[in-house]
Amino acid sequence: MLHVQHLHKAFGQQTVLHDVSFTIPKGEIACFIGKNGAGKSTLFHIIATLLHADSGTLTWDGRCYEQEAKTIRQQIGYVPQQLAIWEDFSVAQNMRFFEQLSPIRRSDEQLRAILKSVALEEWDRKAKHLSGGMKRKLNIALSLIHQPALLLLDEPTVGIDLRSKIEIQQALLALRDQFGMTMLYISHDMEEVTALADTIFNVGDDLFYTQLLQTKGIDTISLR
Ligand SMILES: Nc1ncnc2c1ncn2[C@@H]1O[C@H](COP(=O)(O)OP(=O)(O)OP(=O)(O)O)[C@@H](O)[C@H]1O
Repeated sequence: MLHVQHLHKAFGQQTVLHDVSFTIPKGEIACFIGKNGAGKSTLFHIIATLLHADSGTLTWDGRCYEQEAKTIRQQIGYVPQQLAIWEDFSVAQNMRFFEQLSPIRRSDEQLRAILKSVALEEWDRKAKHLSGGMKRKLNIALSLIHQPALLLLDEPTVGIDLRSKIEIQQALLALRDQFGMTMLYISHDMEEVTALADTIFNVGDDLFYTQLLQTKGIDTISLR
C-alpha cells in the first residue's frame, strides 16, 4: 500500500501541493488528472524519491520514505514524460545499458520477454528509427527491467497512435493482473483514464474533469 499523508511542497512562494493525503492499495492502478501546472509531476517526483517534500509522510509497503528511501527506490519504476532512451543505440543496446544500471541481472532472453510484454518485437533496430509508439513502448520496457512493485508513469502515451496506446493499456492491465503491480498514471486522456483506473485522483480539484467524468457515472477523488 502507498500511503501519503499531509504532503506539502512549495517552490519559493508558490505552493504546489497543500496538505495532500491519499492511499493506494497494492495491485491497483490510480490515475492522476488535473490542469497543466496542478502539481501532478511534482507529486510523482516526490513519490519516486527524486524530490523531497517540505513536510508530510510517505510510506510504501509499510516502509517509511524518511528512513528507507534507498530500499523503496529499488522497488520503484519511473517512466518520465520525456523519452529517456538512447536514440543512437539499438533496442537491444538500450535494454542492456539499463540492465547494467539495474540491481537485478537479466539475460537477453528475459529482456526480450520484457519487450514482448509491452508488444515491442524489435531488437536490432536503432531507437531513432522506431515509430513514436514503439519509442514509448521502449521507454516503458526500460522501467520494467528491475521488476518494480510500484510503477509511476507520467503521460507515457502522449502523442502516439491509437493502436500503440491500446497495446500499452493492455500491457499495463496485464502487469497489474499477473504480478499485482501497483501503478500511478498521469494522463489528460479521459478515455485512457477510464480504461485503466481503479481510482481517479483529481489534482487541484479541476471541476471541468470532475463534471466530465460524472456525466459517464465515474467518480473522482479530489486532491487539493
Ligand atoms: N523545480 C521547480 N522549480 C520551480 N517551480 C517548479 C519546479 N517544478 C515544478 N514547478 C512549478 O510547479 C507547478 C507544478 O508543476 P508540475 O510539473 O508538477 O505540474 P503538472 O500538473 O505535472 O503539469 P503538466 O500537466 O503541465 O505536466 C508549475 O507551476 C511549475 O512551474
